[in-house]
Amino acid sequence: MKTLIIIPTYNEIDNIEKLLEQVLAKSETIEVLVIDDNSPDGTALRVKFMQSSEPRIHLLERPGKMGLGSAYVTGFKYALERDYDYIMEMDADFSHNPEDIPLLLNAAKKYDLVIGSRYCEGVNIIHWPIKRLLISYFASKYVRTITRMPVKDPTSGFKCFQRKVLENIDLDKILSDGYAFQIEMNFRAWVKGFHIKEIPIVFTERKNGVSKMSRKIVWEAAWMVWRLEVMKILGLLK
Ligand SMILES: Nc1nc2c(ncn2[C@@H]2O[C@H](COP(=O)(O)OP(=O)(O)O[C@H]3O[C@H](CO)[C@@H](O)[C@H](O)[C@@H]3O)[C@@H](O)[C@H]2O)c(=O)[nH]1
Repeated sequence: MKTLIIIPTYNEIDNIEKLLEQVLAKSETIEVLVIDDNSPDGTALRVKFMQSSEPRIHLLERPGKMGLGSAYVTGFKYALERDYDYIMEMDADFSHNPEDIPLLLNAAKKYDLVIGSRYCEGVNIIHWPIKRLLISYFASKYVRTITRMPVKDPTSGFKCFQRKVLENIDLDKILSDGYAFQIEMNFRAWVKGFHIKEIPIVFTERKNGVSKMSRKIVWEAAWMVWRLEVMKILGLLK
């Protein structure tokens, strides 16, 4: 069963090489697609260097920082044009532990969408500032309260889709670009009746590089939830 792990990057030169090595070591059936937005630190060059000795590394370069959501949409389309059975999302900065990849893949044999969840067994986050933790935790509660979607960590960026989920979502209609993108993908999958499973992971704050979180990203998520809920009521997400 072929798996594509999509890894969006913006200034991840201190992480990408080690991460790709560890991810690819998990299984021969795993390939990775790095989507780099012209990182000024030369992340793409480092990936190209690795590509010369590792055919399982793929790279798409975009001209500038165009956002996390559109990077994933580009990656999903790439996967659907090829023969991947499972498509995963993963950060480049070791917030997501490569050791957890087999756990997600294993669960994806039974469930349509598997989410590596920070909140399904208590709170499993290491080294986040308390402010960031509170925003993330209460944002998750907010999403759940408004949408009634049974997901405790709707903004998690570590997940695995069975191919059929992505085939059934109109990727050209995705509205969001920041962390709201994660909520939107889960919501669209859930509204279409796909089975979602959360499995516990530990999220560790990055040691190298910086988060790209901004106020704009938080606000986008706050209003997107209402927009999606209204679209669901109007039957626009079926
Ligand atoms: N290509 C591209 N990549 C990007 C962009 N913005 C961020 N990335 C990449 O996307 C990944 C996650 O970005 P971070 O900025 O490190 O995310 P974070 O603040 O740690 O946020 C984490 O928690 C969020 C919700 O609480 C998650 O939604 C998110 O995926 C991530 O796990 C990293 O690999 C980063 O390089 C962009 O505009 N373009």
